Amino acid sequence: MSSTGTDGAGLELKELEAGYGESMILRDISLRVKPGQVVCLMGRNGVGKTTLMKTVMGLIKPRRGSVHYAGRELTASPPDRRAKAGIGYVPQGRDIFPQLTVEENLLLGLESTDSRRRKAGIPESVYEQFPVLKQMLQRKGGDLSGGQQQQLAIARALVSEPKLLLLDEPMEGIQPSIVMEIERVIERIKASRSMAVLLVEQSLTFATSIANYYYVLDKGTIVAEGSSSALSEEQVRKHLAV
Ligand SMILES: Nc1ncnc2c1ncn2[C@@H]1O[C@H](COP(=O)(O)OP(=O)(O)OP(=O)(O)O)[C@@H](O)[C@H]1O
Repeated sequence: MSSTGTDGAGLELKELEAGYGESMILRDISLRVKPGQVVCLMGRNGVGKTTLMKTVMGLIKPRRGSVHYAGRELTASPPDRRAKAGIGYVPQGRDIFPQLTVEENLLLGLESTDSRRRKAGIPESVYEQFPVLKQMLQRKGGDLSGGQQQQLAIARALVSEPKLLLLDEPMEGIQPSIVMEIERVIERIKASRSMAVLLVEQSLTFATSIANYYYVLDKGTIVAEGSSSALSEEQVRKHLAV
């Protein structure tokens, strides 16, 4: 199997199958995210994008196939081990704690890290990315606007300084000015070359302007992939239009 072996860098999924109970959702998924790359996962509603993100994070156990990250096999590893290996996850739907303050929400991002990082506290770089949060540290998460909650959810994942960030539809349901702010954050992450990003995003503009590479999912399998600059309107019509 040396021809399908991992080269030790980035994320590599091989022939992954996963689902819920009896229902198989993902079939034969092979995908890579190289260090420093922004990779966009596209597809219509319900095709399995969130299921794929959860499988990468270890929230769903695959029935077949493998997950490697940074040269280590993580297929059977629980989510906390994956977090320690450098994978950060921002689930769909701004999953913050509304009753906790912004600062308490951010501190939760340190829970899955080692003691050295916990002692160091919230890195200043997080506030540089999201200055609005610094002004709101004592506010309850639930009192923030939708866009601010999304920024908090991303900031919480960045607190542990992951090397791979999984973002599930971060632009969904937020106003255009905040969409631009989140796009700028992803652009800065890309420019820093210190972190890779795998994100679920439907916007063709985003996929072609920021992402390096795209995958299109349909009914649980990858039906198209390529360099983002080559993503055409025709492919979008074929695979993504409702
Ligand atoms: N917890 C669950 N138990 C059983 N089936 C589920 C569960 N979560 C999702 N599914 C099913 O798995 C399939 C894929 O769902 P998934 O959320 O991964 O799709 P998606 O591409 O992320 O869609 P969306 O863009 O709407 O979030 C759907 O048919 C969905 O009904």
